[in-house]
Amino acid sequence: MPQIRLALAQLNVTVGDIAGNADTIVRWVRHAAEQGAHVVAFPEMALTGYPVEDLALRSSFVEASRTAIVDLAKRLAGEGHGDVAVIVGYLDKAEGAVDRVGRPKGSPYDAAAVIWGGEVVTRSAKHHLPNYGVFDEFRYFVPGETLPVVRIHGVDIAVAVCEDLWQDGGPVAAARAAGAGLLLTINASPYELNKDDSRLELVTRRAREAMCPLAYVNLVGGQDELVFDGDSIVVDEQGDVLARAPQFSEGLLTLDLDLASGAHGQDHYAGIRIDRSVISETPLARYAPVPAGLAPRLEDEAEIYTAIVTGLRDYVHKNGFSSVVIGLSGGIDSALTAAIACDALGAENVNGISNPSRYSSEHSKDDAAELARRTGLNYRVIAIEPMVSAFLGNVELTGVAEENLQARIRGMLWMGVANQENHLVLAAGNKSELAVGYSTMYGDAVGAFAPLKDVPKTYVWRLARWRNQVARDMGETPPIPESSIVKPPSAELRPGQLDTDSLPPYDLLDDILDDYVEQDAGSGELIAAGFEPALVERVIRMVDAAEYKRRQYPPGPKISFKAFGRDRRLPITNGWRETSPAGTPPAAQPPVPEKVAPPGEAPRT
Ligand SMILES: Nc1ncnc2c1ncn2[C@@H]1O[C@H](COP(=O)(O)OP(=O)(O)OC[C@H]2O[C@@H]([n+]3cccc(C(=O)O)c3)[C@H](O)[C@@H]2O)[C@@H](O)[C@H]1O
Ligand SMILES: Nc1ncnc2c1ncn2[C@@H]1O[C@H](COP(=O)(O)OP(=O)(O)OP(=O)(O)O)[C@@H](O)[C@H]1O
Ligand SMILES: NC(=O)CC[C@H](N)C(=O)O
Repeated sequence: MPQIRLALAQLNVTVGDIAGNADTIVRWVRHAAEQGAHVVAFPEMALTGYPVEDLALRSSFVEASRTAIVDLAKRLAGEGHGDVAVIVGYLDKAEGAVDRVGRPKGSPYDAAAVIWGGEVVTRSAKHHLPNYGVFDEFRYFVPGETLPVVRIHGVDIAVAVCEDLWQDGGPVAAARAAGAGLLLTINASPYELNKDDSRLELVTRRAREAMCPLAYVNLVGGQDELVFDGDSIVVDEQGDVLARAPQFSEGLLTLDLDLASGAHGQDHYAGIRIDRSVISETPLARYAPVPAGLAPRLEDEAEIYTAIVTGLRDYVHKNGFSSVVIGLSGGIDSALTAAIACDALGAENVNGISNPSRYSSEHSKDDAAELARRTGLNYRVIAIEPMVSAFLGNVELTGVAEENLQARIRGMLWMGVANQENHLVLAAGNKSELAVGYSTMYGDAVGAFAPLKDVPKTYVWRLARWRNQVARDMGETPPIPESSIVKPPSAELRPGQLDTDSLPPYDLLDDILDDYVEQDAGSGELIAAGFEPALVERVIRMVDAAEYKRRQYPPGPKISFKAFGRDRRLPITNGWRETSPAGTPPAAQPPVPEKVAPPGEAPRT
């Protein structure tokens, strides 16, 4: 059987930075060539970054990507790597009349190029376009209709792109019909909890269907609300794992494969044309294989924590910043956010500000200072009382408006410091609070990035305990003071305030939210699941009424199946009331605004 040394380049690129990404690709090809790789594969859209969103609709960007792939081929050959076959994802456009979804010629392609000998040997495009969850690919791309099969050192390698694996039929079945010796898939598959398990199950099943080994290479790194976890895998034709890359870190997964010799199979399969090309017919002389790596899996808490650290670090760095500001209340949310920020950016780049008010307890101030001491972050105290008094001396605010004023003055202070000292502000809110609108607009909801945005409150405690345990296991000081973990949560906006004055206990709240938000269950289903009808109604009312706050909340990393943001899109102005057990809306209509007469006109009666 012919042998091939394959390197999967699990790399972190930046959306839009085509020149920088091309440099990164060249660096990794050099590295792979040093390891003796014959084939190097890069993830989906490695040249442009993923997802490029509406950049795909800009012809200047599409053309830049098309030019860059040709330049990359020349540059690699110029550096002496023309004999390495390089597979790269990039953005291209449809040339022919492929327009089966009714879009004009020249529409964008989520493309794959095979580069060799200074040339782009073959180009193809993703066949199945995901259009659910965070994906909007029908907005951007037209589907590809070919499956490239390239003969390299006597082996037929078929190339497919990400979603091509997730949907039945199409490229996987076509690879089998074509008699491919290896199915190589290039991916940009964002992280969510348990995705690694579904991915493994998927590649196992698809390798068996394709009847050949399958290699899967994925991006790593953060891009706005998405985090890519890598987890590149190679399985044999039975689906048994041969090699697996570590989660969340850049690197090459290099291994030697014994693959079936190229044989002529079908040239068409179910509307997909098999596009064959030959780089080299002759198998390589046999050589001693290198051992393949099998990285251990992270436990759930480690996975989520690392995803958030990665998402935060890349958001800050890729946007040209190096440091952040966080309001430290002594509570668990800001403490965990600060610990994450220290791990992501280094404590020297984290600025914690304690803003005590007249209602702040001694333990809040002590716990904030203790957190700073343990982590080594930069700490300062700015009391807000003089500003609150000055404000109230000029505008009369009472009740919740007065309470929220404290949060708003804090938010303004953090933004002021960030603006002055060139930091980004981190919002410390978690998914449970965001769900029910338990935060102050333009107060604690200000910020550039919200690391805990997709973490339910019950999981905030779990992550905090887990992070402290990791420190203990390593003989280090746990970053989060124990009292921040065990104290009852309070916004401290009025004397003795507790979150449970306004909200159900968090374990109960998170259970309901899991059904309502993640599973899209209606009130009837929630009540049938055993939740008390009045509580279901109350929680649903809070969640629905807070849509406007979520739309204005900073971005944060997706770690769950359904994160707020692109994953869950609901109208803000919304007359649907999900309150009756049967799931039918009650007769009551949304409030009709009072008629206001235009200036100068008497009200009509
Ligand atoms: N559909 C809509 N579209 C756009 N804006 C809309 C709106 N509906 C109301 N609004 C505006 O929003 C205002 C209400 O929002 P906002 O001013 O934020 O205030 P609000 O939601 O009334 O109060 C904030 C709540 O969050 C709690 N809190 C605050 C701070 C921290 C924490 C914590 O524990 O972390 C909790 C606080 O105790 C209070 O219960 C309305 O007065 C109105 O101006
Ligand atoms: N005294 C304070 N000094 C600085 N920041 C504060 C202070 N109080 C609140 N904050 C900020 O506002 C956010 C909202 O916190 P709040 O205490 O109102 O409720 P919380 O959701 O329980 O958060 P935490 O667990 O961090 O206390 C905090 O995470 C923190 O960033
Ligand atoms: N880029 C893609 O096509 C990703 C879609 C795929 N279902 C995934 O999440 O991995």
